[in-house]
Amino acid sequence: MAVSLSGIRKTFGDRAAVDGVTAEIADGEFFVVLGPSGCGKSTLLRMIAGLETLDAGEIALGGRRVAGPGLHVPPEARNVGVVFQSYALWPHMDVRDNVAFPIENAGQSRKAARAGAERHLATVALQDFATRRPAELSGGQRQRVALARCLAGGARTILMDEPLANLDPHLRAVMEEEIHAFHREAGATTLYITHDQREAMALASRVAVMARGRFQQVATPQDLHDRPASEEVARFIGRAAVLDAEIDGTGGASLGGQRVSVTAEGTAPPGQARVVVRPGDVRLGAGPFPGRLERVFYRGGSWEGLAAVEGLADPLPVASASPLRDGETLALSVEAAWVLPGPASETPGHDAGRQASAEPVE
Ligand SMILES: Nc1ncnc2c1ncn2[C@@H]1O[C@H](COP(=O)(O)OP(=O)(O)OP(=O)(O)O)[C@@H](O)[C@H]1O
Repeated sequence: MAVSLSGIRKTFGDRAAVDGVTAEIADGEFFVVLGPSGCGKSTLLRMIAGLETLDAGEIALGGRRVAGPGLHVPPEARNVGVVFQSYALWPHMDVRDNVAFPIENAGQSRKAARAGAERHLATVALQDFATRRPAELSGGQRQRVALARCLAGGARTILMDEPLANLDPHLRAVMEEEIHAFHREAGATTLYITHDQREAMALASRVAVMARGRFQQVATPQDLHDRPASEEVARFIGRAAVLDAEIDGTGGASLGGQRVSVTAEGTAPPGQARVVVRPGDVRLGAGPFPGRLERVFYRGGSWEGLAAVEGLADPLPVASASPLRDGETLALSVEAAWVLPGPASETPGHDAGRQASAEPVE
């Protein structure tokens, strides 16, 4: 395992910022920690980097214990590269020397270091910018220099703390592609922290949804969306209605008096449950539910909205390739739903889920 986290905890005053996180991150994975502001993401990353001590638990990197009871390997001896929001490049050095620095520092000749730097600059497609100063680069280019410097430092594990947070939306999208390509090329295990769900879904091989210092679910982007483990995760990832239903034990459920086919982890036992309905589960134009559209907006190529249905506690999320209009009433049917694990009474209330759902995306 590239990164092993075992029950790690960090408390500031009487508040646990990280409250018992356990995870195994495989070699070469792109692992994203996604969560709202203040949930403990940066503290977690700082502990892995060695910039923060642990109150409990253990961390191993590449099979070597680096933090635990009585043990704290300093950051420079952990073989991890860290990319923060700010790029931390040396302003007086040109791009090539910024990247060559860690190689020279590791004992190689200046010539060898410069040759190595050229190679790493090619990985991030900046070979033509080698003699520029950081001040002469765009934000995205500086970010790429920071990535190249991480590679030059020989890091097998790269930690990124919201590296795109300071960039405008267009550049963010471009850099997302760059980081994706960089990961494919360099193959370094990457632990990436963000509060942006779209970014997480676009980049991750697996996502850990973090809230209140804990991992709530760790899964592929598709499983997080299609098979959320809790109401909180269902509302945090994508758009969803979370509704009461009566499971019939034969692959179906009664939802608002209508039969809907459902999927579940294993077989859902008959009885009351909470089910998740996504836009892809709702058919427009025919069906037993009259839905009054509200909050309709155009999202490049398709329309999205919410449809309030009498008798259903949550409006149904809808999407359509043809125009939708605020206030119109459409006939709807719910074609499928996902059954949340656990008895209905153990799932958090609507409000808990809504608070976490700061920026829903599809
Ligand atoms: N050095 C510190 N001293 C006291 N409290 C701290 C310290 N560092 C972090 N905290 C607290 O720990 C909690 C988690 O902070 P952390 O920075 O890890 O969150 P985050 O998820 O990275 O947030 P953001 O996305 O806003 O950066 C917060 O309540 C924060 O105020």
